[in-house]
Amino acid sequence: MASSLVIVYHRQPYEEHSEDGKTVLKENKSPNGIVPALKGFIGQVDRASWVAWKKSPAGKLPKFERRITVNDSYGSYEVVRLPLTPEQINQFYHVVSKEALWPILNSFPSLYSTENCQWAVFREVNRLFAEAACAEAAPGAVIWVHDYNLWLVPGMVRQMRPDVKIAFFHHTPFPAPDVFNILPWRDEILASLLDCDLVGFHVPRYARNFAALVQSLRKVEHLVERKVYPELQATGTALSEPVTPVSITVGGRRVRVDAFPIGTHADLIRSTVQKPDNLARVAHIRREMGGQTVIVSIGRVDYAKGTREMLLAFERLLVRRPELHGKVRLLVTAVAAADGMRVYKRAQQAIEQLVGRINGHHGSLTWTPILLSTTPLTFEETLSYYRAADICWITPLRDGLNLVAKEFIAAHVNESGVLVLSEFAGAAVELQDAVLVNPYSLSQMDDAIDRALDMPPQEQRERMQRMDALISRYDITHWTGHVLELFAQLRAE
Ligand SMILES: Nc1ncnc2c1ncn2[C@@H]1O[C@H](COP(=O)(O)OP(=O)(O)O[C@H]2O[C@H](CO)[C@@H](O)[C@H](O)[C@H]2O)[C@@H](O)[C@H]1O
Ligand SMILES: O=P(O)(O)OC[C@H](O)CO
Repeated sequence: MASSLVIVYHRQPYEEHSEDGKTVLKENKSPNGIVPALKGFIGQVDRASWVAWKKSPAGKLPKFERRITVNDSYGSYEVVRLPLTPEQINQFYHVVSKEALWPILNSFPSLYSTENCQWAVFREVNRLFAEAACAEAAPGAVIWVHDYNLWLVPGMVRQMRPDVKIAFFHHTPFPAPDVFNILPWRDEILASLLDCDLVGFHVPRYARNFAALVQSLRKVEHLVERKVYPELQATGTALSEPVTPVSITVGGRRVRVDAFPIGTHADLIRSTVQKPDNLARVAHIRREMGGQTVIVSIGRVDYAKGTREMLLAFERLLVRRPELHGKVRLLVTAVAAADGMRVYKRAQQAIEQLVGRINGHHGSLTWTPILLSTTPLTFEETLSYYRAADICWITPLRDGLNLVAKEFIAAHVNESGVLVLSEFAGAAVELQDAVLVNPYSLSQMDDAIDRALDMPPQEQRERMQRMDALISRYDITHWTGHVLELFAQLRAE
């Protein structure tokens, strides 16, 4: 099919399972924010296709279905699957992406390792994605590449298809040059990104870090910047920026740069959480909690998500305020990451041990302070826990944006509730009415959870209303419109 828009993201929108001899599509076991965002986007666009990988033990199996059509609540779209062997997946994703690139993106250089990396395999897999994207693209199409796993695709596509427009979106933070330049492959990655027509980020800080990287490695002829829109200024917080780059010209070639945070499905969340079944589940959860203050923290296992630091702060709370024993409960999800990554196994073990220690030390036969789930909830269950909670405690050490924060606000439908949010999550530059906190500071984390627990209901409602208005205005539909407008400008050039 010749698509006018080809989305290239390494994960498929759904996982395939075989049930009674039939193939059924299910949500990804390791949930992430990119998949719902791209489903929300692709469902609103005509003639779009999604290129992803699918494991295929020995290259292409005879019955390997390369192309499927997905019809879901978002719309109907084509998914083209690239057959990758387990060895390719391991190197491309588990090793190079997660052991080398992920720690650098999130500014954890002490966790960075290239010990097991085979960059040639990473490059080979990127080439397979580039070839599949070019085969999908109609003349003059837009090929929109997502996330760092596919950093080399733009440069390869530029060689293969000079007629197409190439856009890239970073769902992660983008680090300062002195961290990014640790990567031995920095020049190859940057050369590929400079072959894009548009490079996008969630917030201005990451766009400025990218511009600073270009200036550190290349001779920049023009750098055009503009003032940051008031909604994203957030002066005085860790990620605030007064200006953001609009374009960078290197070697006579101009690359547009954009900083525009993804929105959530605010209307879908509000309507779903208010369905009778979900309201009944919310009532059941509240009954189970027996009038205790409920704190929820939703996420997956990742050292960048700061779950360990949040649990330690909760432990200090129970020591500092013994009057809360039996009166507060922390519900945590830390969904096991995809198999095959040692660093994530260790992170999960640390979380499980910490929960065991805190429950063992502070709990009793009638009260368990922390409930932990390491398996994914359904979308409806997630929304019900957001709504049943009094506080949502989301304090990653680094996070490109964090859609959980926006989902919590949408699920509360303008009622009371408190969002405690890390200043180092991109969403913090939007959600100024959250209780913003520096998760690297123990005392600030302690003060933040105390403020959340002691916040008067009227102040809670006022803050939630302002944040609800913001996430409703800047939702996934708004983001889709913004991106499509940028693509229209690219096509007109
Ligand atoms: N236990 C559970 N059961 C079911 N669903 C669960 C779950 N725990 C989390 N989820 C879901 O997974 C998604 C998590 O999205 P986030 O944006 O918070 O982080 P993630 O790192 O996956 O996303 C990446 O992409 C997004 C979008 O660009 C960026 O916000 C982020 O910084 C970047 O790392 C949410 O939609 C949430 O509902
Ligand atoms: O490990 P993945 O592929 O689920 O992605 C993790 C983050 O969402 C990347 O931004």
